[in-house]
Amino acid sequence: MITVTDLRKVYRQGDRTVVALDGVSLRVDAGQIHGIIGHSGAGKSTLVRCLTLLDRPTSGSVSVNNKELANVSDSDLRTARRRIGMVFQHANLMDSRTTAQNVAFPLELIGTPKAKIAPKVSALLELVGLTQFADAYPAQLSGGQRQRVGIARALSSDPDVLLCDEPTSALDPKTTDEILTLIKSVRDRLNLTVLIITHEMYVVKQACDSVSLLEAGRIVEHGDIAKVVADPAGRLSQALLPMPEGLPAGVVLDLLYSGDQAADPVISSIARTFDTDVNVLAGSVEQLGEHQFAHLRIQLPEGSDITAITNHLLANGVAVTLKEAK
Ligand SMILES: Nc1ncnc2c1ncn2[C@@H]1O[C@H](COP(=O)(O)OP(=O)(O)OP(=O)(O)O)[C@@H](O)[C@H]1O
Repeated sequence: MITVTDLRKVYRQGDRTVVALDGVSLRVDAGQIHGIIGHSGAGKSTLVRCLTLLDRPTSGSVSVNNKELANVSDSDLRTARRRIGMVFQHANLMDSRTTAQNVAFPLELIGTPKAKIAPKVSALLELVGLTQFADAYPAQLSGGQRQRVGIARALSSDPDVLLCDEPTSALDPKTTDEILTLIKSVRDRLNLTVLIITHEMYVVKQACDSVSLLEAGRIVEHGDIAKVVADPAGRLSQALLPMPEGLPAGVVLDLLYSGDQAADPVISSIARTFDTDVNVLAGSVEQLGEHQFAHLRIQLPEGSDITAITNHLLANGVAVTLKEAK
């Protein structure tokens, strides 16, 4: 479990101050994958640096399994850092070391006896599916394989938390899926708490149980995927289940529904109950985590009884937004 409480980081540049983190709080339980999504300049890198203790927060606290990290003394920093394993955008491997030697490096640094390093490294390479590449050098590996080495190396110190900073931003779509699948599988096998910092909504869709939207150093929306998606006015919901820009004339409604209702014939129910035509303009059905969501944009004839139709849909668990052309 990782708990971040009221984290602030203020940089001073001459007489100018930059508030990079403005009271960030979050809690991620063991076994959960939490996405932190934000645009450039939102404070993602600063958050990573404060969580990994590369930078001291101005105030606030970070704890892993109820052990405070942010205020440890300099002499205890190295031990404290081991509780959070770090995966980078570019795996940052040492070119002169083989796969096995890269994974062994953090263990060597902390003085692990040689006899213990070899079995540990081979178990980690098996975990990430790289056993047959143990003796390969980074230049002989694909981007995805290098990222697998990076994940194995991050796990070598038996961390409680895996902090992944843009882990797939440099990868193609297929390799992105493979790395996200790997992160989910190591989470399952090791019951890790995982934080993924990303600017890609796709990563949140594919891998995360919960998400926070970081903007100008603040978390402006957060929650389980099912909760944030269910709020059609929310920015995360709109980004996770986007609708096309621009609206045609007429009565246009966006419908959002989840779970069991996703299989229900919502459209035919409107057509039957109100004896009306329903034109489907756009829509998607997505599996997000354990839940299925449908987002539909429909057009109804001019003069339709919007209030009655909306009430009918709401009574059936469908969130309705009346869209008006701007
Ligand atoms: N060392 C620093 N000194 C002064 N200001 C800084 C420093 N590091 C970051 N900032 C400022 O803090 C804010 C957040 O920056 P940060 O790099 O954390 O954002 P980010 O979300 O990681 O962006 P990107 O995705 O582009 O890396 C920005 O306004 C940035 O200019």
